[in-house]
Amino acid sequence: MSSPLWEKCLSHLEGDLSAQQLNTWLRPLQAIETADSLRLLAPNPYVQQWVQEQLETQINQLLTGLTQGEINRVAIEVGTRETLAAVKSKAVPPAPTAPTAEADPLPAIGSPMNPLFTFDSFVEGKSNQIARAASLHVAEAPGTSGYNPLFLYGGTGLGKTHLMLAVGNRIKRDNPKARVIYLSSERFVQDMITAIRNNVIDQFKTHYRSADALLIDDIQFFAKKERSQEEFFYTFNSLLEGQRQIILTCDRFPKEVENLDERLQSRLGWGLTVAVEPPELETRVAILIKKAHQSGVTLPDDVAFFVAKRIKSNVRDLEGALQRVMAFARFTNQPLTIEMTQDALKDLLALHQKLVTLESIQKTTADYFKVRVSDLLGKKRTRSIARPRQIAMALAKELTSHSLPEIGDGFGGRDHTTVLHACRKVAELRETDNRVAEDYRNLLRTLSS
Ligand SMILES: Nc1ncnc2c1ncn2[C@@H]1O[C@H](COP(=O)(O)OP(=O)(O)OP(=O)(O)O)[C@@H](O)[C@H]1O
Repeated sequence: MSSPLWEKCLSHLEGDLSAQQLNTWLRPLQAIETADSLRLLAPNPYVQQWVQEQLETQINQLLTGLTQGEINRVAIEVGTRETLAAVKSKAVPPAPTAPTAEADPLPAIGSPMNPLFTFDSFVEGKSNQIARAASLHVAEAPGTSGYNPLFLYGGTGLGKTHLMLAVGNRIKRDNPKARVIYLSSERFVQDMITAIRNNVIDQFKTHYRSADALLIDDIQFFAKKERSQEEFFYTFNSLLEGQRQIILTCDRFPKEVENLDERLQSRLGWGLTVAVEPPELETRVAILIKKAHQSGVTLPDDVAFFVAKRIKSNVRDLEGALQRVMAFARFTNQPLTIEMTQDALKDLLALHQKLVTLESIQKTTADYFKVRVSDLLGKKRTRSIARPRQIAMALAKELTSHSLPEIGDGFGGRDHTTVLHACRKVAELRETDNRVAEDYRNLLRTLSS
């Protein structure tokens, strides 16, 4: 029993979706069509949620158009024709249209994975090279690559989720039957609480422990959730023992997550822990050009450089700025030039420039290293003062548009060669000394947020 109306909708949707999306999300749906309704039955809440979030509005519009308004809403439910028939034959009321948190004793099963987060859409640069290579390696041999768990950490908006989902999407592409579960640690905690409340903790355990790959975002939210950590710890062990892949993201290094169980911390160290750093200028430019291209826009190099030089905080902010520039150009019907970009980003640029001044860098660095600003500007050469001073100068070079002589002036009238030396020294130490790399990253994050 097929639905001609749904077949027509599908042929319209086909043009907008990749073959993989069609196979993953739409082909498993069963359609039930009557004179005045269309119901789509999803095999599980995961597919239901994805279709509702990504396509419901579009399907409703298609239906309205195809039926001249006779049908204008689709119902997306969980179930199969067989289960519906069974329900009917027993003359019990039909299943509710969607399992609500109250009615459904089983916790939800992960969040939909954004299908656009792939390796192809990820721009590689020095800041993310190792993280990308490790992720690719894991995607090609999940569970057996030796990088298990893979722990990606770094500041907000730098592409950790993108990389993690690139792995998840690749695993699903190569093996559509693989059970890849993706969710945030907050969601894990909530699901666990729901499971305990509804007395289905065993199903909860079985569910997570049967994953081929478990991807958990933002594990810093596990802090202080002792019971959840314990449950996660057992899930974690059971998956590792079964050679299933685990990928975790976090906004900081595992040892810096306060109140994270020590056993868990030490297990995290069994795999590979890699940082995703803020992208350098060239990568920011490449990201802008690629994202614009994905939207069908050719971004001139000078405009890309103009934006990338000014928005340094993170990729999410960079994307936000690009969206604004493209929308401004479209609505005002202007070509993409630097003048137009300046106009489109006026308030945003003012905000970014205001945030990072030599003074704010000096104050933040002094606070971080527990020294005085006057020490950073003064003549003392002891290591405990000289190193923070060098780091502050390197940050000033990276985060402001001041020249080397201007930075030297701002640091107690130093020569520009001293600033240059500081920048080189810090760049070298960031490669060889984890502590310095970590300090620099933390400061960059604080100053850019
Ligand atoms: N190297 C990159 N190439 C292309 N897009 C990128 C890159 N890095 C980040 N992005 C994009 O930036 C946005 C933010 O990335 P993402 O959500 O992965 O950040 P995150 O590090 O997980 O941040 P948070 O910790 O706040 O969740 C996404 O749209 C992502 O596609």
